[in-house]
Amino acid sequence: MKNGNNSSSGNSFNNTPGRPGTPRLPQRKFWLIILLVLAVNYLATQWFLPGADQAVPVPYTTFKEQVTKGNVQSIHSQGQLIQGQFNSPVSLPSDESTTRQTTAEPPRNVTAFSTVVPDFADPGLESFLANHNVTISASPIQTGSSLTNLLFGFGPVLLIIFFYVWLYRRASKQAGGALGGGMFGLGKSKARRYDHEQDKKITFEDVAGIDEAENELVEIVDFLKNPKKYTALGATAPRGILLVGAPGTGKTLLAKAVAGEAQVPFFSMSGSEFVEMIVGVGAARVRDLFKQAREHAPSIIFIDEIDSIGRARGQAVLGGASEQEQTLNQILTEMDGFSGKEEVIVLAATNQPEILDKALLRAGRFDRRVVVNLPDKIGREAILQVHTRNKPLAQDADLMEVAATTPGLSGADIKNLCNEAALLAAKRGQQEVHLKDFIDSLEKIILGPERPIVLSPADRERIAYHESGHAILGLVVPGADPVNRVSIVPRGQALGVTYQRPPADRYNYPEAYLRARIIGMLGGRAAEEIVYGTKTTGAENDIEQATDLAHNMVTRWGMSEKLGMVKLAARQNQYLGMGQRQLDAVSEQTAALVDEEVHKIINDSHEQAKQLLRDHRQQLDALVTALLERETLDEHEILDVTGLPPAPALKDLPNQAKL
Ligand SMILES: Nc1ncnc2c1ncn2[C@@H]1O[C@H](COP(=O)(O)OP(=O)(O)OP(=O)(O)O)[C@@H](O)[C@H]1O
Ligand SMILES: [Zn+2]
Repeated sequence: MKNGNNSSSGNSFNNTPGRPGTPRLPQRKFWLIILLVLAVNYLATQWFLPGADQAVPVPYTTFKEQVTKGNVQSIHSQGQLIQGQFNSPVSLPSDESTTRQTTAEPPRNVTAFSTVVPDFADPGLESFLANHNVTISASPIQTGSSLTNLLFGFGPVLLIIFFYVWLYRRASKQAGGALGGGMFGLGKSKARRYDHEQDKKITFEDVAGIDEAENELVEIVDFLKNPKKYTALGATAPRGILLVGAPGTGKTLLAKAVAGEAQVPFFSMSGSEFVEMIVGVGAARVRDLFKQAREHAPSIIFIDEIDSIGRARGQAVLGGASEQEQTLNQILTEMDGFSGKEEVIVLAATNQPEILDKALLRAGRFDRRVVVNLPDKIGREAILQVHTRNKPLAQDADLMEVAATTPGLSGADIKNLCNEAALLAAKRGQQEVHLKDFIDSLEKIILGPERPIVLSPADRERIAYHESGHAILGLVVPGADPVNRVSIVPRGQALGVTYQRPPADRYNYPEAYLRARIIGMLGGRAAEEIVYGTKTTGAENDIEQATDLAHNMVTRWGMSEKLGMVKLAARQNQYLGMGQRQLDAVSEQTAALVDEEVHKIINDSHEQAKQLLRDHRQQLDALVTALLERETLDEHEILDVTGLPPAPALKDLPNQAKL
């Protein structure tokens, strides 16, 4: 089962408007240069070794024949090679005259010839030639002027050097950076500067649904606008502000909005861009980045993904350790170097604040922390409004309704959703975006696009039972989140989906609710078991989620009577969602007890799931029949087909009765 508690998908936002022109060797130009070098090489050869090419190779025997006839005027010997002139042209059949030309050609008349003296050639060759009045000259094997030698010697080396430069540039281009000044620009920061005249100005208008974070930054904007107001009172500006939040919650957007509101230049760079393979480069880039920002003060520096360099020292990933530490040290040095009157403010973003080096968080550095939360329902509606500004919405496209259906989505996800909905509307040939377009796109965003796989009727039925199992339990277990969609269309990893969403955003989860969820999660397998009596692999994801939840109940939330309120596992990264389940250091006995308690929760829930489904077998079958026919059912259709009322809310239960 997949349900509404989705994780936000990575944001694909990529706002890199016209980077300031950086000189780069285009590929075409590079090939032109290579061609030119080759041409020069060729011409030089032609120039310094004239005739080398006109000379027609002849067999040694032919050469001796001609000498005997007295037809050889002169020869020039270089090693084994003899080049020379015949007195009168010699007609050679084409196949003999040259080894290079194989096609039948008319006989050629040859005056300039060349031949190679075999190693075993007769020692009397010299007197033989002299007897036939041949002028003999010779040159050492290494010939040509020093310039030719230079060209021959260094040509290939030059080529190789060119090749490496080209490779290097290509690599750095692929790394996403524009290296100003080639090899020597390594230490230059690749910071992108956004100027508000050039780029569409981003202001707080464009940021919605994260008001608390926004409010904390309003003060910074004021400082950048009227620094005197603060410095006159002896107040120093905050130097570093750490924006902490899940991916896609709008941290980058906020930083840009601060710059946009304050009308100051914005220098942005991602932590991972600092760290190159060459040690020392990261630090140099940091220096350069801060230098640029100081030159343009008041200004804002934004370092995205600071965790990739700010990881606690000594704990860095193998390999990049010393480079990462140097880069981090440089950032610390630069920030300490601020006099306090400098109007440069450093914003940094991370979604793993707990792994940051403590030194980064000390006073005078990133001592302020602004938490950017996932938007709540009202926030989501506001973000939807921002991103549908330029889209024609149909009457029925109730953004409040869309917001209610999208718990857990980040700002970036919502932006994506708006775009997908508009695309879908266009694909459907509509003039306006309807509610249905949003709902249908949502499924694609959460689960991935439809997968065109062909399932056998038996498999389809099994999947229908699995999903219906989840759905029926979502209807009959008190406290379960309402089921608002069931589908057996394969998408992404899932072969089917039951989508449940809480009626309101939840911040605190009663135990009964968690148990209801576990029962629902196990409903897929339970349905398969009671109908077919056999098991398949289809419940892997359900089992994983249920186990995680049960484990958390026992080890973090004190929901096991046997273990009581003892913290047994570390809190998971709240911005990245579930991590590995891991116990704190506990005794073997306790660990065994944890396992036992987790098993108990799962087994009890499993039994209840099976019992409830047996009790509602009729409704289960009805839902399966409808699903096989229609593939996807929405909330109303589900209630209609099963004739069941929505699950009672927990508050209607006496004492949150144990399920
Ligand atoms: N609160 C919001 N209001 C309006 N739009 C938002 C909001 N949050 C995110 N977006 C949209 O999503 C895009 C991506 O968000 P942004 O890059 O700022 O997220 P981020 O938190 O920096 O993500 P990451 O941690 O992945 O870098 C923004 O450009 C914006 O269009
Ligand atoms: Zn399932």
